[in-house]
Amino acid sequence: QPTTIGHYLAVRLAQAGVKHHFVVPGDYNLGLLDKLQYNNYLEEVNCANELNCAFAAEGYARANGIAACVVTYSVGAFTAFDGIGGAYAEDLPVILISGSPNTNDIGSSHLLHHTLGTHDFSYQYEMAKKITCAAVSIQRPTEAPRLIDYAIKMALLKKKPVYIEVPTNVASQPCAAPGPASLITEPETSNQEYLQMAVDISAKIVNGKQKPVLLAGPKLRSFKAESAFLELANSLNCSVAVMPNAKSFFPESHPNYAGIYWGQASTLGAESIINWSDCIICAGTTFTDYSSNGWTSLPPKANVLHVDVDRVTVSDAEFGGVLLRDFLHELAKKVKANNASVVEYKRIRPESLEIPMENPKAALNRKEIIRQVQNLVNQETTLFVDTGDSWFGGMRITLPEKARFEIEMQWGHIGWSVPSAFGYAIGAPKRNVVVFVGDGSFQETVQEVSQMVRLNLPIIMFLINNRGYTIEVEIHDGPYNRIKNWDYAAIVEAFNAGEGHAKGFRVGNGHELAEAIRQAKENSQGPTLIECNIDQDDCSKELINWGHNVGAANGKPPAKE
Ligand SMILES: C/C(NCc1cnc(C)nc1N)=C(/S)[C@H](O)COP(=O)(O)OP(=O)(O)O
Ligand SMILES: [Mg+2]
Repeated sequence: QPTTIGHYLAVRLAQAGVKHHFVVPGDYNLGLLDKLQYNNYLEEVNCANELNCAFAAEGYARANGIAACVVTYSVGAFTAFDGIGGAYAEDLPVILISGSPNTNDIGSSHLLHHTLGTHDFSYQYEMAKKITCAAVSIQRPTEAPRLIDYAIKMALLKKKPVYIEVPTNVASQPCAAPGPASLITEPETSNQEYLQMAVDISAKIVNGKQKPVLLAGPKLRSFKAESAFLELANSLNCSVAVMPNAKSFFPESHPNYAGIYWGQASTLGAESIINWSDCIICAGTTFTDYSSNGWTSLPPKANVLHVDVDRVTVSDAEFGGVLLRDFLHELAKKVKANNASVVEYKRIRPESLEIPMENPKAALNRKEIIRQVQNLVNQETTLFVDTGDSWFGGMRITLPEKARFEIEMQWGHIGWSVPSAFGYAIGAPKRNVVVFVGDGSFQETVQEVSQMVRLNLPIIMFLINNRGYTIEVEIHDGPYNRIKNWDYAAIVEAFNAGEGHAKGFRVGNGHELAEAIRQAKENSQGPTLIECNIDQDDCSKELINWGHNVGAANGKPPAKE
């Protein structure tokens, strides 16, 4: 039976796997929100602002594989764009839906609110094209099915955000009924001929090497290649290192796990085994200034076999149309076991340094926080680490089987972790969500703690209060890196407003921290924020080294004219 465009969109979102949509209402999208709500496919989740709305959707996509957020024109979409840029950078398919002016106003003499005060209403759609893999604007209702299907299909195929603009008078227009889900969920397949060629050539090379190893990259998760990577690790039986933004994408409990490869911030001797190898299979890896520790840790090119999301580069050949998970799965069948790197690793693996327990009454320090959080982490834990020394602290947490780790190293937006963890918790209600977030980061997106209160989400946040922007201090210091201190524990209480179950603690030593964690574990009805006060100079040496390397890279003078 005929339906409406809003209902069509709701069905397609549900068919794509969206169960919740994150929203900030505005008069350009209210009719659409009614339609999205008027069905039992989707549950509406309100956010305090559009940046957090987009980041909540990004976090939901980390848990659920796809997400949607709905905002109003310009004043909503513009800040959502910041979170959408992050979703693009992190390969997360977030569907950004924005209301927009009535189609009759386009080309008319009308000037409208929430616009630049001109007659041009196309600027938002033009901007959206730059930060999505597909952008559509439904100016003619009859085009809605085609445009909606195209955008959602692209999000699923490319694992990138898309943009759907819905003028305020379009959502309630009649529309053909949506077709089968397969029209939008058809997965991409590898070119079989090139796949076999790539696998045969690569297997010959790998089997001819003395000491191959594997390096896991951040794209393994979005492109659903973690299990194929594990298959290859098991059949090759070599050492496996992971990039810092691929932590937990290979189980750290696996006997062949060899740590995080991140230059001097590497763990467990990973850098030594990568440098020792004569064949590094880089699966879904990207090397940026941040993830290569300021260009100081790049695997020797001559030894690299690079497997990207849809192509394989090996010696001087490039095989396009070969999907990451297919290649890894097929290669696993063709390689011979070669545990030379495992034998070598046993020789070079550094002693795992147990962090000694601090005197419980001594002033709290970074290491004691890591030691106690280590004891909190279990198989159901997902640990979020925000941009800051939290990255380096989080890298030192050893993850038990099935524990997950979430980082935003490509976009690197401070404050991302609070709304992203909120959205993730909606998408993965059975996970124990734990957040490491710095004081500076927390100040960017604190509002979404109130939504955690509203939805009774037992997220535990360790707020590392070192009185300022310590990463920036190490990259390049100045008065601008000092920030106004807040009473963080009190803010969280304020979000309760007499009815919530949030708890806030300010801790200054190991004893107080242990007590706060004990209470946090008991608080199943709401978020718990533990403000950990540490000395502003108490940061990891890895951060200091990393900060100097990145600072040097930033400061490189322009090439000679
Ligand atoms: C200001 C900035 N980066 C610049 C920046 C500025 N604005 C946005 C949105 N994202 C960014 N990364 C960064 S890393 C601060 O040191 C973060 O401070 P905090 O959260 O307190 O963590 P640390 O103290 O451990 O560094
Ligand atoms: Mg700080």
